[in-house]
Amino acid sequence: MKIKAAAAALEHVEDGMRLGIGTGSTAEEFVRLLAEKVASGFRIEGVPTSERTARLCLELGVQLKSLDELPELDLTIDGADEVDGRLRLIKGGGGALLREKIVAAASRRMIVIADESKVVDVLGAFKLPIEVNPFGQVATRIAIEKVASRLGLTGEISVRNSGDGPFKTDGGHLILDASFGRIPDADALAGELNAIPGVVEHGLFIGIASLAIIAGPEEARILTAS
Ligand SMILES: O=C[C@H](O)[C@H](O)[C@H](O)COP(=O)(O)O
Repeated sequence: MKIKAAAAALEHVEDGMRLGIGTGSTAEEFVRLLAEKVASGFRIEGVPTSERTARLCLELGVQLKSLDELPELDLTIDGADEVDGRLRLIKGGGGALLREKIVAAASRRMIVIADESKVVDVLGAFKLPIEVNPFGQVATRIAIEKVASRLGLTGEISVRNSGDGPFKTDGGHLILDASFGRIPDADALAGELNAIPGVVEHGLFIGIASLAIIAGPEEARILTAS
């Protein structure tokens, strides 16, 4: 299903485009298909959303530029952990949310690629990743808990671990995973999280995606914001 969504997204990529390239297992299927096309003469200028994606692109011969070299992009293709009917997303399961959001925001369009399991009525079953500065992380977590409680959200907020210690993002930050279960007012939560000083970024992508390609066992369908 991931390959199917990736293949459908590739049809939106035109020769010569400046392309943001997402992170995660679905985005990696896209990179593989893109690399085959590039090998046969298709030209794109790619900006990766993580070191992990950059490594795969370089391994497969997809040439990259930095976002500073190409600060305005035509299109970003990326996966998601959850997608709702208004094309609001939870992202950051792989810890790449900060660069993903910066790259998507610098793009004229963002296309999400995902399988049916990612589509939800209400965001929040997937733990919301919140990227925080290591400095004062306990104070930041307490501030997040207060915001959550004001919005009627409960559930554990824990530091993500990578096996041999806290997980570090490409930017050297920590991830707090918030198990809210349901986030009835994702817009309000996003606004409140943005206002907490130690929060670097959060995994709620609101008003960023233009289209989602959702692959099921039979075919891929298109989701637009409703
Ligand atoms: O940080 C990671 C990204 O936001 C991914 O795009 C997201 O976690 C989806 O990944 P996957 O396609 O592996 O489910």
